[in-house]
Amino acid sequence: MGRFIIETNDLSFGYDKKVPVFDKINLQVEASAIYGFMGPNGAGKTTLIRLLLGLLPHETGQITLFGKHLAGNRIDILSRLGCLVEQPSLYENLTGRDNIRINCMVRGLPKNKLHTVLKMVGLTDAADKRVDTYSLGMKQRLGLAIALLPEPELLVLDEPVNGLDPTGIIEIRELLIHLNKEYGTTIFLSSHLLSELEKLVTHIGILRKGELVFQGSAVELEAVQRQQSVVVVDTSNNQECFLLLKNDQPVISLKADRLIVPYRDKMEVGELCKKIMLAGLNIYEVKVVHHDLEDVFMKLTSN
Ligand SMILES: Nc1ncnc2c1ncn2[C@@H]1O[C@H](COP(=O)(O)OP(=O)(O)OP(=O)(O)O)[C@@H](O)[C@H]1O
Repeated sequence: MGRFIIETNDLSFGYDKKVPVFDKINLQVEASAIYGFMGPNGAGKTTLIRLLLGLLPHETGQITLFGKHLAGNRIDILSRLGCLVEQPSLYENLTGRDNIRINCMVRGLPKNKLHTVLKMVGLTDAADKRVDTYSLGMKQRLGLAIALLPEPELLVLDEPVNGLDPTGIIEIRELLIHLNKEYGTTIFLSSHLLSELEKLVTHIGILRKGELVFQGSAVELEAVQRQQSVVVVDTSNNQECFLLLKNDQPVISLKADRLIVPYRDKMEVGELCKKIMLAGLNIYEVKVVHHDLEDVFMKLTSN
């Protein structure tokens, strides 16, 4: 198997052939990564997850999981992954333990994993309570316990924290980090909110209208974030200052009577101030504005 657990090559798909949901997507998910697949509502996240699980037929491009083409190896591939697409389907009138037992029976898996998966998701104490008394977070954890039964190398989760309160989000986040660290499980999960996953993911793919507008490590996304930081300057004569700096700073702009200069590092801010003062202008305000990852995400996903 190569470097990637999930790989797509020029994958295109449309429910209606005239309206593609994606056009030539090249997804690359490294082994042991926690890959956050993000995009606004309707961007195509669920559709791509359904394609990865072989739940939708694709006509152009290739999907490779564990180094094998999905077409022709679906059963083998699916036996190595656990998935949770939207809400888990649970028998609400039965206990958590019985839900897991039934899943073991239906899928022909040994029942000896029952205690282990309950422990992994922190539901041992609530195992004998009916599922309709569970919180949304507990139901989600039970869904994960079921997904973990075959000891998957890869977990594919569609919006696993959608609708959860902050405590539920933290619980799921900690559980996924634990699974990744302790068992090396590769995790591919989708979300429409970067803020929910920022603290969890090692890699990020951002989808906008069926196009992958960013794919890379969290560190690479932070570099994009840094590139978008600016220095806002107010002086005794901003028009004159604009003309003074224009040659050195071709992308300088004058907005709402403030000068906006791209931020590179603090040394450059010092040089900028020196130049303005040497020209005999007074500096009233210098402010470095950093955008957070959510701003970068909004920028990448907006028109
Ligand atoms: N079964 C379907 N038949 C036709 N069009 C569909 C179907 N399912 C989704 N679509 C369309 O495909 C596009 C992508 O939808 P998809 O559900 O994959 O997006 P998403 O990113 O998962 O959105 P959300 O965050 O709202 O779940 C949307 O325009 C949607 O209307």
